[in-house]
Amino acid sequence: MSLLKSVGDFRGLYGLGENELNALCAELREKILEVSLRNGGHLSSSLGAVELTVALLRVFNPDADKIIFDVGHQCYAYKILTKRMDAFETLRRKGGLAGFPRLNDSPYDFFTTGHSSTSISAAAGYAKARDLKGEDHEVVAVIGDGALLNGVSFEALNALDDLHTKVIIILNDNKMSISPRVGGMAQHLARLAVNPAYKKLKECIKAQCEGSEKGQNIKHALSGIKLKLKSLLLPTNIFEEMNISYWGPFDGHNIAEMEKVFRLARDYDESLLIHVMTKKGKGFAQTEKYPCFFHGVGPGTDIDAPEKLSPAPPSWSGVMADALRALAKEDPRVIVCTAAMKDGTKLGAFAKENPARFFDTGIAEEHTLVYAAGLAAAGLLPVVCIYSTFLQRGADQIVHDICLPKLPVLLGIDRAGLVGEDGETHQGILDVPWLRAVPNVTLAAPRDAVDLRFFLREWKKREIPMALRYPRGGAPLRLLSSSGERRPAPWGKLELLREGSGVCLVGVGSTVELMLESADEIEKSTGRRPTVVDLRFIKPLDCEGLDALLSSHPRIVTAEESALAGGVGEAIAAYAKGRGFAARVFSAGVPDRFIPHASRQEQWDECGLSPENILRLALS
Ligand SMILES: Cc1ncc(C[n+]2csc(CCOP(=O)(O)OP(=O)(O)O)c2C)c(N)n1
Ligand SMILES: CC(=O)[C@@H](O)[C@H](O)COP(=O)(O)O
Ligand SMILES: [Mg+2]
Repeated sequence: MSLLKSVGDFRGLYGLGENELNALCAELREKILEVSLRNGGHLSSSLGAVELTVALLRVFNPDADKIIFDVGHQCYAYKILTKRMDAFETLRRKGGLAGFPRLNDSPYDFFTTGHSSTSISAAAGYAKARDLKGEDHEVVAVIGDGALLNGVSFEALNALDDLHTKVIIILNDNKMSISPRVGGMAQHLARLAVNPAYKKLKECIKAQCEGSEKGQNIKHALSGIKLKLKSLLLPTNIFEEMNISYWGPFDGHNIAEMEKVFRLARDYDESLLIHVMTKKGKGFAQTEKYPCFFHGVGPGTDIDAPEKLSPAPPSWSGVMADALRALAKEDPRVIVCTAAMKDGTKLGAFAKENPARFFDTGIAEEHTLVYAAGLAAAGLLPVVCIYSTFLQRGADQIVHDICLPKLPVLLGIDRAGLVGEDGETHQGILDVPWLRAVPNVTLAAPRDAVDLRFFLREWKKREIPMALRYPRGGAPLRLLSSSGERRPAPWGKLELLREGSGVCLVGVGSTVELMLESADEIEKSTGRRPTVVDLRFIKPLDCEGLDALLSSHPRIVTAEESALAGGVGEAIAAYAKGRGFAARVFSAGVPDRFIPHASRQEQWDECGLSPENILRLALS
């Protein structure tokens, strides 16, 4: 039997010696690698956090203590060791174990995560609740260096002093976000990691660990050490300045060292931050060499074929990135920004070609959008490529800083729609409903690369606030109209793709292809040819075009890769009613619930984005 099997869960860790622990970590890594390559998953971060997780689970007891992982993309060893070893085989599959922590999944998941930088606030909430309820347990936030450098984290750090509670923050520093981390705070962390005075402090804490006995006044001992270290010119430390004790840096792959420090932290009576250094992708040559590629992989990934070695298919992100490269060549005012998603948005080549006109701002969605607004106010033409789900963080900036003053910022809303295995936290299905309510924004969705390029060029000419939404996955290069030609239809207009009668199928963006396919099915089964339309503009709607459709078709069927509530179907139905048309509108799209992890195709089927359902809506 494997050591992992015989250990079972975290309770089995207590009796293990150093060699056994090392062997166990190797087995955990093999399991994480095998399942992540097969099912897809967040590999590099989970590989880097194996020893950290084992040390945490040997010191803290998740039956009482609360451990909160930030983002939650590094928690695979934790899932395995908290009674989910068999379920781990089903990771990210429909009906299987979620990729991120979920409050409803397990009593050992203490927070639902996926978006970054929530762990310190959540831990502060848990800690205050503990104090108010008179309970006695530890609260630990495990946060990466990328996630720490976000404003939400700093709001939480700022609050800790006033809360007079105790949170243990473990900073898991691998010097990486998805791509290399950025910014001045990142430099500060790097300086702390190498500063001799902090090395000295670390040695003192380790010595204290050796001699410490429960009940000893550790705070007093450490303040003595720090006083002595002042003479060594302890550099400014932002955490210490905020009254959060800083301990570190420690080796995040040395279980014995971490255990001692964590035990000392248990006995400490104030909030503190323990800085541990880890290697992203630790354990395998390929994952260590290509930590960005193996950050998150799709199902069936070959470990020997990282991105650099295998040609990527043309994705929507890639098509957008190429179009931006062309646009930037035409006009020096074009600037491109991304909030820590350079790889996902395929902006690497743009960044190389235009280093002075490209900004990776780190996980800082709010800042990025206001920064773009500033660039626009100063006369430039910024494009922000951002995932729909992360755009939610910047709703106010879009309303207040971009749309109210009508600044010419283009939002490239990537992953707009169902995203597959990342599940509920990452679905990009709310941008249409809330953007529809924002005045001054033009919201469009290209069905193919031709329209995407057309929308970009027109935005540059018109200099307006605009959002373009495109989904995860491959982009059709040319999706033809009935004439067989592919010249973009006029700005602001919907496009008639097939002329028919009775039923009009309205698609937008990724659902146009579905509507063309559905039209074939309808024609096959009824002999009647439906009309097919590409809506193109979600806001403002093409009223003239809609009037023509609504007056000539008794039944309209819409399909959108977006929430039905507040979506395109509702907009057309409301428009038809308001204008007194008798046409009835039937809609397919994402129902009013969070859609869990599954393949994107399974999620499309679950939401009725299938020819069978369109046929049903057309004929019912
Ligand atoms: C608000 C938000 N923006 C972006 C992301 C995408 N994202 C997930 S993990 C990650 C990098 C986090 O870096 P770090 O915290 O250092 O963890 P590491 O991946 O290095 O283990 C990013 C940008 C996210 N999950 N949430
Ligand atoms: C954890 C996280 O938020 C990202 O890593 C996300 O999983 C990226 O998804 P894509 O694979 O769509 O880039
Ligand atoms: Mg990191």
